[in-house]
Amino acid sequence: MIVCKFGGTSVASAEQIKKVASIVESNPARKIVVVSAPGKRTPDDIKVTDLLIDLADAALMDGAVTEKLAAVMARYRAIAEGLHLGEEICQIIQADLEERLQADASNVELYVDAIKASGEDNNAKLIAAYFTSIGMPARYVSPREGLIVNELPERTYALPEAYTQLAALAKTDEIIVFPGFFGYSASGVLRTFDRGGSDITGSILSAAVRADMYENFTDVDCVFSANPKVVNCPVEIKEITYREMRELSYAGFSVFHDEALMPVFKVGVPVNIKNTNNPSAAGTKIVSKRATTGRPVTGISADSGFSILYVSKYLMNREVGFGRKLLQILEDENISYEHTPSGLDDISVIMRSTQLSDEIEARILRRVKEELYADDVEFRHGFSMIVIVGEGMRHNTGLAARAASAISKTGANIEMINQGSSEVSLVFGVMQKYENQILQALYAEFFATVTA
Ligand SMILES: Nc1ncnc2c1ncn2[C@@H]1O[C@H](COP(=O)(O)OP(=O)(O)O)[C@@H](O)[C@H]1O
Ligand SMILES: N[C@@H](CC(=O)OP(=O)(O)O)C(=O)O
Repeated sequence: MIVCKFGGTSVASAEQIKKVASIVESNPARKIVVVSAPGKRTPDDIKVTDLLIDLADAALMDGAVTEKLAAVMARYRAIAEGLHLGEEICQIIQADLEERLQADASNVELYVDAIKASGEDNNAKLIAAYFTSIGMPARYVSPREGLIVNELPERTYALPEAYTQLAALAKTDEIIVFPGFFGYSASGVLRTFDRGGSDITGSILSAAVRADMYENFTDVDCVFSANPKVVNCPVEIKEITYREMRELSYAGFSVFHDEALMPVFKVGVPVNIKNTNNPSAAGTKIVSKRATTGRPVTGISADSGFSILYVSKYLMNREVGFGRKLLQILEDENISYEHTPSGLDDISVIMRSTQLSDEIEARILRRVKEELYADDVEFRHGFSMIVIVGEGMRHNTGLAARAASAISKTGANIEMINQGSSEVSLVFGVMQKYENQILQALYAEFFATVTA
């Protein structure tokens, strides 16, 4: 059995959904189809998920939702008309949205989640109706039927019992169309995953039914060794390990969500990233072990939006528990961190800037000074992380020096270097404004002179 997930661009219009149907029909093993909400039809289009977030915000602010609701409905109506589905499905979707808008809004996060999730939920109903209408018997299955997630306040993840319950979907004659991006807690509360989280749903289902393959359909032929929007014609990656992909998708390889790797990795289901617009291309396989390519570096990614908390204190290295107390202060603010490079008398904690605000920063700075008696403490903002990844890096000396030299030629200062203990990645912290230049320079250093 194959579980296939179609991303927002693959289900953005009637034309795209027709391609999805012919891909599913062409292989009878494709029995479970996970769908996103309609995404962008052109680069400057707006994803339905973003329209829905706007709609929820309007409902919470002043209740003036008419225009925003019409914008969402226009997207579904255009799709339904293009697929000759008639008015009934539009009425179902409109009624569903109105019901969600009327729901209790005392918990804002859950209220917004329910409206956001309607994007995938209604699209799954529509696509199941379309498949059936063209002679491909299909059934919409709600995440209520087993995708059990944790309760608030932690971020959303699937509970172990979800895998047991969803395993039952393996026995199906019809094609199952399952909405991505959300699940229900044991108490019946709808919760969404992070943005891009339909990849996670596909991975959970693939692991639950022990699929032979998890196919993730998107709008590029494969995963490239660098973001194709920044590097001109980057090398195509034919095979990549779970570990390499995890490191790359953490920082910038937006083609596959980093949280989507663990469920399939645990049970060894291979992933194939493929293109809805060119399904005969082989795509990229994510596997446990891959053949060597003769090249130490598999990919280079970059992501912006990082802040650094810099703390210095003389003799910090002799003070038992300093690191723990510092991280406890961050935990009290519900902040996760990415890296903690340190010296004898100083430590830097690198985190995503979206978790910070002026008040949070002020509280942290005050506590670090008053409770840890730090000599110096400050926040620095506007950093990017550049990540060089490759299973072959372990056996390759001088790689860090080559990377550092390539970066220095751009004029950028390296603010932080971190080599993961697994030695498959090397991370450089740099000022955000140099990000693209550095990515291009590193690509030239490690790929431009070598053929695939
Ligand atoms: N290294 C990379 N290889 C391929 N695509 C990448 C890479 N880095 C970023 N991308 C971007 O990821 C996009 C696909 O991911 P996404 O927008 O989530 O698609 P979908 O709508 O299918 O979920 C591509 O259009 C491409 O611009
Ligand atoms: N629609 C959601 C979930 C998702 O996975 O979408 P996409 O497949 O378009 O990345 C989002 O925009 O975040």
